[in-house]
Amino acid sequence: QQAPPPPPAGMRPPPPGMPPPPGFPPPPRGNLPPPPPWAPPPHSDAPPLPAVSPVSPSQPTSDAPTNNSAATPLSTPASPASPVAAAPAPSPTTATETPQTPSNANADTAVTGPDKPPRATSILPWLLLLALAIVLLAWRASLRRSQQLALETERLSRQQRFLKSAHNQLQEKSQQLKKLSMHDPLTGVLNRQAFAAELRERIDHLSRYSQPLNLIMLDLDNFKTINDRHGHLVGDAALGLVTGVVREQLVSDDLFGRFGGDEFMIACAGRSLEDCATLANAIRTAVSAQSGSLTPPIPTLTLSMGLAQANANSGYMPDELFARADAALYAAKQRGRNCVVVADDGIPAMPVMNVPRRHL
Ligand SMILES: Nc1nc2c(ncn2[C@@H]2O[C@H](COP(=O)(O)OP(=O)(O)OP(=O)(O)O)[C@@H](O)[C@H]2O)c(=O)[nH]1
Repeated sequence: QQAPPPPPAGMRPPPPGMPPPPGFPPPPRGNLPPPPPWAPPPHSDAPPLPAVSPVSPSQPTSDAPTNNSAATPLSTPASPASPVAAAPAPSPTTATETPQTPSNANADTAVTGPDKPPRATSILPWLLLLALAIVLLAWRASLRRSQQLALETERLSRQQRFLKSAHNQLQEKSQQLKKLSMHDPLTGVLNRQAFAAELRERIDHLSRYSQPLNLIMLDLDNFKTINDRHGHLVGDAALGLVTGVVREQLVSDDLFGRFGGDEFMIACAGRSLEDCATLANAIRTAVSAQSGSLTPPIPTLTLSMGLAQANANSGYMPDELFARADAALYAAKQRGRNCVVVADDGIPAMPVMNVPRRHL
């Protein structure tokens, strides 16, 4: 920085706020900030006034030249009214350094000077930075929370899919178990309990409309002999053949079940007794005709059947219907097997008396 010109000989720097005397060199503006817009324009005939020193007015300034030679020339101006005026004038060396200090002194006084506006413009950027940092932190926290929520949603979605799949599998297993519990494992037809439950429901429903329901009891003839002669596997095959033939003859609304051993039951709703007797005979004939298809062929494979009907006259009691059909079956056996007997008022009395009654 270029050294300011020395004051003329015999002249001292002006006190603060006082214009320098004519001929006094203006203080350099080297590092001084440009004057604020509100600052009055400098007089053309006087140098700009230096800023007020941060040194308190009450602070003695007599020793200022030795302690702070940089601020001395501006903060401790010699004044005739001040005791400082008695102080010796600064040496030429001090005077030479004096012009270098106003820049720092002015910078300090710009901050705390009572007659200067506050440095709002220098605080504003920091406030903006602080606000920006707060916004960034909030945004980052929000982003992190969003990511956590997305992960949680994905985890719950996976669990939901897993539970839905498990639920479907359980439902499937439940259906399989229900089917197993209702059907005969060998032939696949309804077992006795399922058939009886369904028969009771149908009888109850048909009784409201006075509609008939026919029940056929069928039994393989001399099945024990077939088993003994050909083995139980062949006997099983014979049971399968009978089951297939019956299924072919039935309509979808008919019920078919295995009572146990070599005994089966068929329930037909909405048909006359005669139609059902025709159906039973068709089944019997078909089994005889197909018995040669077994391995080995079993030409002795025949069926005996008993048929009974529940209607408005006979009443709609499942056990009584079953007993009459069973008695008719017994009568068919008594008549030489391989035949169908229809229960009527005369038939049930005798077989039921001789055969222990079985119930659905
Ligand atoms: N192969 C096989 N045999 C069975 C099964 N269930 C029962 N049986 C046999 O079926 C036979 C049934 O014989 P019964 O009904 O008592 O008499 P039947 O020999 O058929 O003589 P009738 O009925 O008087 O014509 C028995 O020998 C049982 O062991 C089965 O699931 N498979």
